[in-house]
Amino acid sequence: MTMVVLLTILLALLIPLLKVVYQTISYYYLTPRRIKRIMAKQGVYGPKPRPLLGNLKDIASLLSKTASHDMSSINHDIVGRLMPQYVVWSKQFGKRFIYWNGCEPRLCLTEGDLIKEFLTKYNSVSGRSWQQEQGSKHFVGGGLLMANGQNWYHQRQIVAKAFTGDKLKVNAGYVVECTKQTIQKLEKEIEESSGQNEFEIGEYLARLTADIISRAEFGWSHEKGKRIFDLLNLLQRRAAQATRNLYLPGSRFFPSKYNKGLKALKLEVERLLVEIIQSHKDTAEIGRGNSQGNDLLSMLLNEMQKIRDDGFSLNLNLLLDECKTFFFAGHETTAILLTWTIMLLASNPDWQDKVREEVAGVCKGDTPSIDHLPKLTLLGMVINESMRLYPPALFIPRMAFQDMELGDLHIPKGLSIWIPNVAINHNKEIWGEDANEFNPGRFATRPLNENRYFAPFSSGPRTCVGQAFATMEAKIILSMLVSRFRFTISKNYRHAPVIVITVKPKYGVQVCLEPLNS
Ligand code: HEM
Repeated sequence: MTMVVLLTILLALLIPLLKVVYQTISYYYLTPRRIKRIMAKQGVYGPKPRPLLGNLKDIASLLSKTASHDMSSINHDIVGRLMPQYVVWSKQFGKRFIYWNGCEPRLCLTEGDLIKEFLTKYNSVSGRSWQQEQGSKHFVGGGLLMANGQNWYHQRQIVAKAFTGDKLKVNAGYVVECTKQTIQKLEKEIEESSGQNEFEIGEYLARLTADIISRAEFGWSHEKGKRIFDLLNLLQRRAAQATRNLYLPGSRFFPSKYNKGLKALKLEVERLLVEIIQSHKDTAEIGRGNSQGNDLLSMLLNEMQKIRDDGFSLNLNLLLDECKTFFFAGHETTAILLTWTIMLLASNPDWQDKVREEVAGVCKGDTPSIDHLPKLTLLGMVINESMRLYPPALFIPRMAFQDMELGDLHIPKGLSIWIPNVAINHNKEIWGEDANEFNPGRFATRPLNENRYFAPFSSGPRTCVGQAFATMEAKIILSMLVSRFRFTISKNYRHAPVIVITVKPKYGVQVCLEPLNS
């Protein structure tokens, strides 16, 4: 009898253990081998992966050669610098190739028709991979950016309400207000520094977009959210570094100093967020909030109280993840877009003048409003050209959760599809011989040629939820800035784009500002 009990206990312990062992072997060995075989049968090959590391070392070694020095001039031919592996492998294996991020196989896909089909038709059966989820677990957790399946569907429905047309109108007011403050700050600094008019403009734009998202979506003043903003930036960098170790089985469980530090930082951010959320609730209760329950945070708080019959519930952890997600996604990308656009306008004075003239003609000296924006077509073209040359989202990554047919390709479950925006946007076959030059005029003709895939905000149901917000914000900020200052690129500017999640100027963008008479 005792023997039977002992055996039962042993089995009960052994079965979950065996399951974990099988899953680990399957993840690190069996699935990659199966996918490699299936893709090879279809003529899709790639560089030879090393055990566990895949091609990570090859990528690091190529990057260390191309991205460690400055570019000799302001030259937009950046694909070889930022994605040397793409240049080497696409030459060697053709436009479709497969490479290995640790044990995760990734198919590099650049064909516009297949990308559109994949993002539209297969949205519900693709999503974030395990590696991506683990990499951002401590950063944005299960927020919308990283959610999958039914959770993604529910979360998207909830937050989409914060980005409708009427909300955009209210938010445009915050954008104008915050931009005025930044302009005043810049003017004051020029005045007080007796002629010193050089600024690293990226820093000001990052503060500005953080201020806007804080006020518009969370009802905080930037000062209140400033500590969170700084901690989140640090958390983002640490989480990106931690992702590099994920190829080691179980590395995320090691009680290393590094992992402990990451968790402590996450807890600190969340403690501050809880404080701010509580004060938002208190203000709402006594009816003193200026958002009047219309911002994203109010919507999320309302949702938490609802009992839903579809089984989905928004708990405090998810609320915190959603706050981190929107704080990050809602300012970083826009700040980067604005920074590169100012660099491009400062080094192309003819386009800067054209945009300034257009803004003067459309706004007639008034601050820009939402009704002016569709008329700012040249500015729209400049913004598109900036996102083409320096796409804030470098890649669109998605994993196939089931087998699927994509054009002539059979995509097996477990294969990640990587859409390299930056390589597509600089491809001469698509954009012509001047693909690496700044020429906003190329966006004047509509519709874009059929095979030109250009989707800086992605496409399909999982397209950027903040696209209209970001476009409105960028147009207002740029039109206000060009109306108040003339920009020239400083001799101290060093052109050195690097990848730190997005494409960033390594040393910032130094420009000289000449105030214009209003
Ligand atoms: C120039 C500015 C922006 C660019 C270029 C941009 C680009 C993108 C892209 C390409 C995606 C899809 C990512 C993927 O599928 O892997 C995305 C998703 C997302 N973006 Fe943006 N974005 C910008 C601004 C914003 C703003 C201002 C917000 C919020 C206020 C925002 C919130 C989000 C969120 C939450 C997602 C995830 C959507 C989902 O998975 O359903 N983004 N963005």
